Amino acid sequence: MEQLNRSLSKLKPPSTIVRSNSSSALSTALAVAAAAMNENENYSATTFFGNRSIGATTGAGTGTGINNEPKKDHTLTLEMLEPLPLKAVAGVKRKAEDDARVRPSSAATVAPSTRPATNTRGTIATTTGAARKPAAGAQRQQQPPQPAKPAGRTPLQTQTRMTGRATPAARPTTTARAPLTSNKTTPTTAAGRATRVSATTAPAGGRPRAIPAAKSKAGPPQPAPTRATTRSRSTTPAPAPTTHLKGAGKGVAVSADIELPAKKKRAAWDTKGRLQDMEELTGALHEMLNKSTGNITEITQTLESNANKIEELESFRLGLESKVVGKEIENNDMLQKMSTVEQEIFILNRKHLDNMKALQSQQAMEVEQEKSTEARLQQERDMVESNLRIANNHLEQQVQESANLRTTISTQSSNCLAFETDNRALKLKIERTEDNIARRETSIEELERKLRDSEIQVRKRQQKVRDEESGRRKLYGTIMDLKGHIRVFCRVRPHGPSDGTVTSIDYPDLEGREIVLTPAKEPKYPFTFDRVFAAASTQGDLFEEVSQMLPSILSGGSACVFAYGSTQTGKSYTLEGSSASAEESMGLIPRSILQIYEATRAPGANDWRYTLEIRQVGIYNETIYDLQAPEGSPTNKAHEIQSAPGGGKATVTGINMTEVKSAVMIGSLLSIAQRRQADIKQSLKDNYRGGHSVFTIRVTGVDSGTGKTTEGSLHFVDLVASDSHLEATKVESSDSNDSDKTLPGGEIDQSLKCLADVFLALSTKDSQVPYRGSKLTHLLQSTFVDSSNTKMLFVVHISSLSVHLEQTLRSLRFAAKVNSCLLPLGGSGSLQSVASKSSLTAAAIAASSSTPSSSTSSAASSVGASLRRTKAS
Ligand SMILES: Nc1ncnc2c1ncn2[C@@H]1O[C@H](COP(=O)(O)OP(=O)(O)OP(=O)(O)O)[C@@H](O)[C@H]1O
Repeated sequence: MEQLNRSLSKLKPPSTIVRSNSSSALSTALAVAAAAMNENENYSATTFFGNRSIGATTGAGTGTGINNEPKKDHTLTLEMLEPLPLKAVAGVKRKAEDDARVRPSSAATVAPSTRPATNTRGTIATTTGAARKPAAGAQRQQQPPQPAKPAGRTPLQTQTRMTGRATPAARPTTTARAPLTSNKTTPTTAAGRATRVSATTAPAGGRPRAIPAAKSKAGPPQPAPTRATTRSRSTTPAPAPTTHLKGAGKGVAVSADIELPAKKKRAAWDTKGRLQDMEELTGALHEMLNKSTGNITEITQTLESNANKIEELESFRLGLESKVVGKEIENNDMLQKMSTVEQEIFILNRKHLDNMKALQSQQAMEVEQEKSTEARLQQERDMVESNLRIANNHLEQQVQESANLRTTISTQSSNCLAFETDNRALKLKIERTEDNIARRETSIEELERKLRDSEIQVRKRQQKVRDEESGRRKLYGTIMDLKGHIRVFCRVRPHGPSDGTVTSIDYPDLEGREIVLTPAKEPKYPFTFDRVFAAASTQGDLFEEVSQMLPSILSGGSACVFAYGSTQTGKSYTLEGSSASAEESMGLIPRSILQIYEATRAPGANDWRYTLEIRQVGIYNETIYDLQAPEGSPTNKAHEIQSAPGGGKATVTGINMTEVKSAVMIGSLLSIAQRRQADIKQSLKDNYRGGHSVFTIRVTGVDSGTGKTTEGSLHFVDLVASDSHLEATKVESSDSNDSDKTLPGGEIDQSLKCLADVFLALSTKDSQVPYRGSKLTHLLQSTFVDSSNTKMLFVVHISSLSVHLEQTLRSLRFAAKVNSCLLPLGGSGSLQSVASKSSLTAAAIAASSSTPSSSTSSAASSVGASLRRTKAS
């Protein structure tokens, strides 16, 4: 069914043929065609069974349809392919008739007046029988069919369905075929076809003439608009003479208008009457026959002329059909082209979509770029606006300045006049001044000449000063040698009033070598040293003495500075300085390093290249610690001293020298040592008894020209007098009031005693110098061994507080003993005799070191002083 609908909807050529063996399909086709007639199309549908037309439906639309568009004509031919049962045929026929009845577009609803005058076929087709008749005939159609008996007449038993067409008659159409209308058993031809009767316009009284089926099968197109072709299948023989044949309108009118007189029925015995009636009837029949013969003749002529026309029309129709075929071929070509074009359109659409996608993505990218460009432009615009604002501000400022300048200019213009007046006066002055200058230039030249003479004299005097300085240095060296290789200084720590009672200290001599302690209610304690630094002395004052030793370090000599004293007397302050960054508080160590560092990098160093290295070790409980070890290193690492054979320079295992590459390293090196000392103190806890530290600076020089090398070293030794020693001294002093018996206790005091023994052994030229008596003397052995090339400075630090008096006296006495020692000069035996004259023995030193009496102390001092005097002489 759907396929059928598609066929109908697709196939819109004027002629459509549907072949099927299904009666319902054909019925549906008729229904579809009927529905289409309501629209803009006209359909004429004919159903064939074999060669038989079994039903026809005609849609005869008006000239215009929906939207006043002209209706298109279609002809639908339905053919039953298989033999159709008679019942089915009847069903198809009834369906077609029903459709025709129900369809409002049937000819009955279309007034003939609305049709073009040329179109009479539709009218004929839809009003078969009735339409051919005048109005009376139409009325008769609405009445039930009249039985033939009462009227004595039988209407022509032909039912014809004509094809109604809205097109001009010249348009080719299929021939309408008369359906099988008779349900009576009628004789048929041998081929089963009824005789086709073509009723056409005929003069009144004409009778229908049977024409050959072959001629009427293909109904020719009706060129004349008023012509109507009726093909009917005659199912009955010729009608009885009483039959009325009437055409409709201008159509066929076959009629025999002969009325038989009504006679009263005669009695059976009235034979004569009855015979008379028979004769009258015969005469009437003859008359009718004659008239009918004339009519037949006319009809025959008319049929013949119509047959000729039909033949012409047939040929015309064949021509049109060939055109139709040609048009169909063209149509198929066009359809093929259309499908090709549709494919191309599809491909183009796809390409168009691809292009659109590409364009959209490109457009999106361009939009993104536009956005970024816009953002950048916005930024630039903001920047430009800010610049503009700044420029405006500047402009306003400049406008303001300009106004100010104008004011200034006007002010200065008035001033200018005054200046010009002054200027003239000044010019006069200048002229006078120039005269003066000329005179003065003359005198300047004279002065310059005198100056040059003076400079020559100054240079001569400077040379003389340098010569004298050189001589002074030589003398100083000689004095240093004469002074001995060990000098003893005393430094007094300053105290404020809040620190406590201070012992009165006097410095009686002008040379600054004597110090006298005067405690309350006690005798005076005078001491003499190489130099005494009062409480008001500065770090710079002390460094003056040290700095004189440094040149010998660069040339390969050695020096050792001992800072001795009880706790809190300022040893660290002297050696390292205070934590304050003030330059004047810098200690001897940083000052020495700085000076050596600068000296080794001075341009005058010529070909000598120096390396400056340091090492700092601590000696606690006769154990050596690396005070420059990195932070976090174990504090219990064992280090041993290894001396080169013959008392060479000692090295400490596991401790390397650190090269000083810049002056700024010095501060950090010292702070590292301080932290390290605190760590060691914490790790030793109760076993901590104080300790000594030795800071060594090694200066290695290489003469790149000669390859000669030197190695000098400078040691700074922080010697601590232990508090236990002080406490022991106190106790023993209180018990026995004889502090001479008090000896230094513990390892610290042992090392101090050992140091004193070394000094004594050296001064007495004892062959057995107890270097290995302590780690300290062992470490400094090379310094003592090469005493001829070594300078020593022993600085005793004391506190002026009364509470520290005893310890102060003890320290002063120990320093006095050291001061009394004379280290032997290399190659010089001059002091040997002096030393022996001193009659100092180790026992004497030990005894004197613990003797607090002022007489002993002053004796020791006087011995030292006499020795120095001896040296000086
Ligand atoms: N000449 C001085 N001028 C100013 N302040 C000083 C002087 N000498 C010492 N001091 C101050 O005295 C305090 C103790 O000095 P320092 O620590 O040097 O003593 P110490 O002998 O090294 O002590 P310890 O043996 O316990 O280490 C420090 O605060 C230091 O600044």
